[in-house]
Amino acid sequence: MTENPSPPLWIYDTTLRDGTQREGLSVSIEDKLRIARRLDQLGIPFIEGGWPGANPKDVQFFWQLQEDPLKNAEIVAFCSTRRPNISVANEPMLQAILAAGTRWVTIFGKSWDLHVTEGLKTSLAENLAMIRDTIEYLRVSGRRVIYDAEHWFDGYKHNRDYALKTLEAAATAGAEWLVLCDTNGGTLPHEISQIVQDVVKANGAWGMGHGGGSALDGSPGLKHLPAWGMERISNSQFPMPNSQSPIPQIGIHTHNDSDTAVANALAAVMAGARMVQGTINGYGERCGNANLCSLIPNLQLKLGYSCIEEKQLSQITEASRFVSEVVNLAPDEHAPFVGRSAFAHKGGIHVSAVERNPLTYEHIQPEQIGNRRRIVISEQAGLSNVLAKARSFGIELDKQNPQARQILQRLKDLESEGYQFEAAEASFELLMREGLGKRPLFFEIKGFQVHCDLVEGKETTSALATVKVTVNGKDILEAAEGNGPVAALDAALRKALVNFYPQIAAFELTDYKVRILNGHTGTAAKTRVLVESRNSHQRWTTVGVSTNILEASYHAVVEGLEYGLLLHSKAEVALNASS
Ligand SMILES: CC(=O)SCCNC(=O)CCNC(=O)[C@H](O)C(C)(C)COP(=O)(O)OP(=O)(O)OC[C@H]1O[C@@H](n2cnc3c(N)ncnc32)[C@H](O)[C@@H]1OP(=O)(O)O
Ligand SMILES: CC(=O)C(=O)O
Repeated sequence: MTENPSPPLWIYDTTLRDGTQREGLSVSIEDKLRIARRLDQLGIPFIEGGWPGANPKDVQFFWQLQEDPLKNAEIVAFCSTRRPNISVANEPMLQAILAAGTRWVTIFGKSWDLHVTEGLKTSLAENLAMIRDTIEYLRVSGRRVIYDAEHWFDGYKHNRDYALKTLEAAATAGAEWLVLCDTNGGTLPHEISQIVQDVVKANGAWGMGHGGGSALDGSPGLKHLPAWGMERISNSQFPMPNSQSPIPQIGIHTHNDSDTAVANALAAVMAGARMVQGTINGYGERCGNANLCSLIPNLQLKLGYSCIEEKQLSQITEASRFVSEVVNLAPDEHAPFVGRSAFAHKGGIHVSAVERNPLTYEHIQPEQIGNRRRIVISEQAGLSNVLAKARSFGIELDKQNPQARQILQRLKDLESEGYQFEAAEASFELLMREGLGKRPLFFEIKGFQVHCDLVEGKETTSALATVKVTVNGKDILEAAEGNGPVAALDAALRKALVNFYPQIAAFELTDYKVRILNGHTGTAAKTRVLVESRNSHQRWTTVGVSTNILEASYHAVVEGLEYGLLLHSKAEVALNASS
């Protein structure tokens, strides 16, 4: 953390616009509203909501926010400049962006001469006029303007002078922010750094935006604006650091095609950019945009910028998971900062050191961003992993206790046979309790049989399982049917046990995963089965391994029921202790 905080930095979220350009991501209006309100709570100052006029959903989204606005954030509508050879007044897209009723609008325009002549099929002069006319029109209409310079870095590399003219056109027309976009995501951090520094210098030299005139093309700038337009602009309450300044500020918008979007945005900030655009979880066109869940912690915790409040920063992990839930994409478990594994320690050497001082293997404190440290148990473990896990299970275990090393050895032996405990911590707790003589005996299985019926021509297979179980010295024989052998076995076991343990009625088998471990040995291959179970408030996973898939499933299912009973008895003990 730096001693003297740097100047303010503005975060601009484009999850609802560029984020939705990701293949496979689609959101309803309700989803967009939920995300916008969550980002508002997170303290993001600018939230780009979409492109009104591009589709009915985005039009309605802005209407709904007019009815029930966000609490703090500025919702921003996005659009392109007017098309070539058409007047701003006749451009329906600009009428739509005005109808969105936002105080701020973002306009993107072309910086790269190739795009002007090949993409837009127009002249370089007309492109400058498109940028200028559009921004002036929006300013006259009372809007504050952010200008996104599309393909800025590629344009700059091919024709620096022309690229700078496009920015100057935007600045002199009244844009308050000039956002440099690495649209194709091909630029590397050292280039970003040099180019942003050059623009910051050129921007200072122009010094004529917001009512000045253009030295390059002699446009009148905003001096001719009607008084009502200027009044609405200056009445805006949004506390922009540069709202009274004649010089627009620089922003950055990066894409992740070179896997450097976050690094590029950081390089731009260090070179003078004061607005950072990105998306939650890095969603975006092709390989995505700069990930705000990494950028904000880096900017705030390492570079000392104040982007959102500390309390809000501690909610960023939850916000990341909320957004992935709403857009229906599985969260990236290995995402930096907010991923489930971001602070998971597996290697014994790491765990041993982290237990002594977390700084040894953690770059920040996970709690600062609302994540948490996890110790993973596997064949890579050392004694420290076992002790840490024991603590998390509520078991006192001392390093000097020879049973601790025996448990570690048993863990390593079983993993070499194909078990995997990192995903099945419930089975590991049972194994540890076994080693310590603390595994309660809820029931004993004396035997089981499963019979499957596959009738030619019939669509479904039916299965019948019988189990013999002893509980408290009493033998029970039960049978149950299911649409497969594992379901039938699970049902028969529950039937046998539920009279003794009514809590079993609330257990549910929620997931069943099978992995063939050494497939090249054909039917002699081992099978690993992971079973996920849950009760009304917890989930747990158990594992079974065997050359017989049914036997592997049986072990995992039985341990699933046993662990559920263990959780219940632990909860009862805790309740009795507190009352
Ligand atoms: C870098 C970015 O991410 S920019 C945002 C990109 N996002 C999107 O494209 C999503 C929303 N887009 C859409 O819904 C549609 O593309 C629309 C409604 C905008 C346009 O649809 P259409 O009129 O059918 O045009 P189409 O999509 O085929 O082509 C884009 C048009 O925009 C023009 N255009 C592209 N950039 C600009 C610009 N900066 N200023 C003005 N016009 C532009 C193209 O030249 C082309 O015009 P043409 O059809 O007259 O040749
Ligand atoms: C504007 C934008 O999204 C881009 O240039 O990437």
